Amino acid sequence: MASPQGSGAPLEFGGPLGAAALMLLLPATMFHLLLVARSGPARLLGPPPYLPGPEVLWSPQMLLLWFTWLGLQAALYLLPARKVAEGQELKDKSRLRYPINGNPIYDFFLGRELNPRIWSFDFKYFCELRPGLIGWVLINLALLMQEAELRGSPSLAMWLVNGFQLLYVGDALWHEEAVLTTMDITHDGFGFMLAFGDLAWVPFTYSLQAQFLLHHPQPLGLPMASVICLINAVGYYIFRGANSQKHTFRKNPSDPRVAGLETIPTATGRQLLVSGWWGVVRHPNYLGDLIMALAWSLPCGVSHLLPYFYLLYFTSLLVHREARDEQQCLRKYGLAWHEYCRRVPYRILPYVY
Ligand SMILES: NC(=O)C1=CN([C@@H]2O[C@H](COP(=O)(O)OP(=O)(O)OC[C@H]3O[C@@H](n4cnc5c(N)ncnc54)[C@H](OP(=O)(O)O)[C@@H]3O)[C@@H](O)[C@H]2O)C=CC1
Ligand SMILES: CC(C)CCC[C@@H](C)[C@H]1CC=C2C3=C(CC[C@@]21C)[C@@]1(C)CC[C@H](O)C[C@@H]1CC3
Repeated sequence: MASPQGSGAPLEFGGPLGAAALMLLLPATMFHLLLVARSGPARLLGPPPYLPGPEVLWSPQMLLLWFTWLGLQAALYLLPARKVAEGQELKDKSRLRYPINGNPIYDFFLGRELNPRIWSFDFKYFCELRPGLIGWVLINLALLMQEAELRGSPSLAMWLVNGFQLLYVGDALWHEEAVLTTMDITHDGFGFMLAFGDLAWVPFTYSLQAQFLLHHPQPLGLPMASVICLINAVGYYIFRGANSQKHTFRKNPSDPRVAGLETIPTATGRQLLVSGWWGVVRHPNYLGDLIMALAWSLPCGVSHLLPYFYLLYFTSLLVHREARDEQQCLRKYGLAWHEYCRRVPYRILPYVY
């Protein structure tokens, strides 16, 4: 196990100050969103309607349920009947480094250990996909059933939100191996950001649209629903096409599906795709993901900003993530990366950004 960053690496997320602010802001934001989603006015920017007392926040049954959920997921994760995939070569291939006197707040936020494991149980990989993502889908389903109980049947808007997000989570689980090449696994430590992000932020704020719809039913006609389905399909097509193209290329550059694509050689021996999806913008998968995020909010209508929170948060997350990835690629590929940026000047949205 190694520290995710060497002691001389530049600090990210605004260093310890930024990390401390995020650790206060993120849980507060999550509670705020949950409280306003069930209030009448549902104002994203207004104050929460009430502050629940500790008796509402603390329940031994809930804690038990939470640990049972984690335990169940851990048991399934440990089942022997699973595919064993080889991960990317990590930064720690050479020597283990343990910076003493690190920055405690920053380290707590980003995590000191890159891949904490007990035997073959990898905490980060386990948390990244299973409890939070599947939990998100289950919360959505529970909200759909509650709506059916409340109003006789689930609304069309609720069906769409459930369907779209189920597709997204199903896709992530189906392409589970692809998570091994994400910066979360190869670069970031397992600290507050990923533990809180995976286990709390994803299930509770990613299900915000369904929570909103339960308390604020929205009329949605078939023509509008069809347009929204089309937007989600376009987003998914770009997201999956771009991710699969890169994955296939990284696994086997002479695979017939990618062999005809134009590439730039790099000093590391690896190549960069410069045509196909990766020749349109430098992060076509983010573009597809953002288009889907829009489609998840549209069924909630345009009367409130709250259901668009995910789109706003996700845009800033991906812009920041893209900048971090850019720095890492520049360090890895040097001049070849400059050449790629020259050939493909836009990052996420063609002709805009
Ligand atoms: N819903 C959510 O909350 C989130 C979703 N996501 C989604 O997860 C997916 C994975 O995203 P993420 O981990 O950020 O990174 P990416 O899958 O975009 O991978 C970035 C890496 O791809 C490689 N690469 C970049 N350009 C090229 C090129 N032209 N040719 C070949 N390889 C290239 C580089 O690594 P190398 O060269 O070493 O292979 C680079 O570091 C995305 O679809 C994203 O939208 C991400 C974050 C949050
Ligand atoms: C709490 C903070 C504001 C940020 C936390 C970020 C995490 C929630 C995300 C960091 C990268 C993620 C990825 C996914 C889910 C969200 C987190 C954990 C996916 C698993 C979503 C499905 C995609 O197909 C793959 C994604 C990889 C990155």
